[in-house]
Amino acid sequence: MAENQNLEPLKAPGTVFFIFGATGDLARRKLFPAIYSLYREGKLSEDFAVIGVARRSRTQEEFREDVYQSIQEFCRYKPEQAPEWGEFAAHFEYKSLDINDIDGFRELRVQTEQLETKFNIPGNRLFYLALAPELFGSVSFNLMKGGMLEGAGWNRLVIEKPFGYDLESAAKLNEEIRKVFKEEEIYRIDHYLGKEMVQNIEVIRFANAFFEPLWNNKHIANVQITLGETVGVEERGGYYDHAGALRDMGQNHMLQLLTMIAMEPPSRLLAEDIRDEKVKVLRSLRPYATSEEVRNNVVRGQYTKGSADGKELPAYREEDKVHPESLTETYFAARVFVDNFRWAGVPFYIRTGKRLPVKTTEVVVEFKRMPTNVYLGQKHSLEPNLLVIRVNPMEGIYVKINAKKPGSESEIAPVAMDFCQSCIVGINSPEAYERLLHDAARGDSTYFTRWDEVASAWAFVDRIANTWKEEQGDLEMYPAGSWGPAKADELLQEDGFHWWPVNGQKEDNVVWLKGQ
Ligand SMILES: NC(=O)C1=CN([C@@H]2O[C@H](COP(=O)(O)OP(=O)(O)OC[C@H]3O[C@@H](n4cnc5c(N)ncnc54)[C@H](OP(=O)(O)O)[C@@H]3O)[C@@H](O)[C@H]2O)C=CC1
Ligand SMILES: O=C1O[C@H](COP(=O)(O)O)[C@@H](O)[C@H](O)[C@H]1O
Repeated sequence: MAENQNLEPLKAPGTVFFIFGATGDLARRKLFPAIYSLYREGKLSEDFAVIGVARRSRTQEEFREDVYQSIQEFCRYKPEQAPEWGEFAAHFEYKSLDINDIDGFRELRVQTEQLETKFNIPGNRLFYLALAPELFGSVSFNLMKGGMLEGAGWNRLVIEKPFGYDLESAAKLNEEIRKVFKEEEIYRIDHYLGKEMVQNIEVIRFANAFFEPLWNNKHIANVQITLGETVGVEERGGYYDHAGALRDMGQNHMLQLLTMIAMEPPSRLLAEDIRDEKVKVLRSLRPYATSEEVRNNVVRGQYTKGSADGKELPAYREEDKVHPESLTETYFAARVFVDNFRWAGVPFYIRTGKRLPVKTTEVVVEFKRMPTNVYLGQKHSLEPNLLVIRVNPMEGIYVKINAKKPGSESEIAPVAMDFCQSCIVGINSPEAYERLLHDAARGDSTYFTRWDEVASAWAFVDRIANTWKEEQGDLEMYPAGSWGPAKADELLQEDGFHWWPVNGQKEDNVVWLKGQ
């Protein structure tokens, strides 16, 4: 049922969606709601089915009730009072199965074929592994052994992060999966690539005549990428204490954002052309050659006790399932260089942390200053122009320019021209998982990471992680609710820059012009 009859959504073809890990957190918070939103927006074929798979026992009714509750709680469309709920829920079935149990997969095959007949589905099967990565290899193998890949249509494997712990483990994992699935059948999720504004970076860059000519080291002084989180590790202390911020956010989301900013314009907007350009950026990252270079360019931190909004916050080491003497970083910042003609000499400063003062993902492109200041004697020196891309939770862009202060004789003030996409009434951006599930079902792998991207990102990150493993003395402590270690500010100060305020920290001297 299309929510807006004027839109003609690109429908996914008839597909059976298998959610392995159907009783887990990701399925509940993201995947079932994404499927329902796609249904409500008319982006699913009427000929679809969803089979939830996990070990726990569930009757079909109990499973459908779980799905209902998850959608009610987490979806942007609510099923209560929706007349089509019963019709939608009838497409859901559950199969209790341990992924090591090959007989279970044979039973799953029978159940699948029955559903394909019942809903007239042409044999397309999408296997979403919302499971611990250690299980990916076994699931792939048992899908093949159990005859699950012998349907009449296509097979696609969608896998979650983390994709490995380092390059070596990622390569091993990839090898196991590739024994069963071809690269073009594998859709590696990086949910940041499903975010509306991350995809918009491409459009802002390649559809605007006044950005692209300036998008290089002649005009850009530096780029700052911030992925700030207010949350701690929540219930994921066990996983996080093993991973840390560099692996959890750096290897994937941060480097992916950097590639979107730095890549060359592809000649065609096809998945492989875009991914080719992105991987070139990853291969151009200047590797830190020595541990001294790591120390000079990368800062790591861990949060201690602190407070935010008047609430006391515990130290990382006091969090559930975290080692009481843990040396895992909950924050890192780095100065990164992309060694190619376009970006030679331009520092990219990236930072991410848990328990920072605001939840925000933001990219600031700072342009070089004017060659000379003819307005000497002004109260404020001329500020550099900024292009700020707000990814999340605010969506939009703003451009900071210098203009005559309205009403003044000749005073110059920075003016922010603000296009706040998320402020527009009626815009209800799809969740990243909606977009990505829809793309996977339509066979569009543009916003999924290809193996060579994953491998190049690990190669870069491994050098940092290996140095950190050998030398543990540089872990900086920062109070929960603060902006992280002061050393991260020094990274920029050394180059004559500073972090620009991000969402939630407004600059006093800036005049804001709001637009839509
Ligand atoms: N939660 C999130 O927001 C995010 C999660 N991820 C990744 O997604 C994956 C899943 O995460 P999450 O949902 O949080 O994890 P959970 O621990 O909540 O869920 C794991 C799921 O796997 C099932 N499972 C475990 N072992 C088996 C088995 N042997 N056979 C069949 N099913 C099994 C569990 O069901 P049962 O116990 O019933 O068998 C459960 O449904 C992980 O790789 C995680 O890193 C990535 C990004 C965000
Ligand atoms: O992948 C992850 O991302 C989330 C942050 O995602 P966002 O969409 O809310 O910005 C992070 O909390 C988590 O640790 C990490 O695994």
